[in-house]
Amino acid sequence: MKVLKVDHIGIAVKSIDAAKKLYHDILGLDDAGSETVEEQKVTTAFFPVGDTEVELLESTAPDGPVAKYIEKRGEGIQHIAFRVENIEAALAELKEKGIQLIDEKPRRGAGGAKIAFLHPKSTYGVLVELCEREAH
Ligand SMILES: C[C@@H](C(=O)O)C(=O)SCCNC(=O)CCNC(=O)[C@H](O)C(C)(C)COP(=O)(O)OP(=O)(O)OC[C@H]1O[C@@H](n2cnc3c(N)ncnc32)[C@H](O)[C@@H]1OP(=O)(O)O
Ligand SMILES: [Co+2]
Repeated sequence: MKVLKVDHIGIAVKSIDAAKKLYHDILGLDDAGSETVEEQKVTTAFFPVGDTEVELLESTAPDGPVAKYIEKRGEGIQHIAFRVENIEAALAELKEKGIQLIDEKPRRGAGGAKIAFLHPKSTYGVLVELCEREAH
């Protein structure tokens, strides 16, 4: 498998509107737009930074992964996303090598990407997202 870049860093926040005051107004990052991904129970907001992006994540439901993360650990970095060339091939290889997959098959992420998560127990305590998308 081949990791092409850090696609984005996912930061769990209670309020995207509030967090934008830092990331957009103060740090001056461009706001590349928001989207709700129902399957993940999140609203996302992307801020490009160099060759990668910050993804702010606000939960849409109290039982969603981002709400649970904030409840247990407070706001903070919830995941890191690696862009891969071929997500199906990457998942097959990781599974074969004994890495615990949360998603055996890709799901639909923000911006139409194909995404899948690896369990933090298998990845030194960091929730890892793999994603495949058209280059940008
Ligand atoms: C829209 C999309 C996109 O980019 O396009 C997104 O990003 S969606 C982004 C949001 N979606 C997701 O996160 C989907 C994948 N996430 C999940 O399936 C879940 O959040 C899990 C990662 C499996 C955690 O589930 P749950 O909260 O039930 O945790 P659990 O209590 O079973 O936790 C098992 C162990 O993992 C740890 N743990 C839980 N969440 C963690 C995280 N984000 N980073 C690092 N460690 C984490 C717990 O502390 C615990 O460790 P100890 O046992 O040592 O206490
Ligand atoms: Co993400």
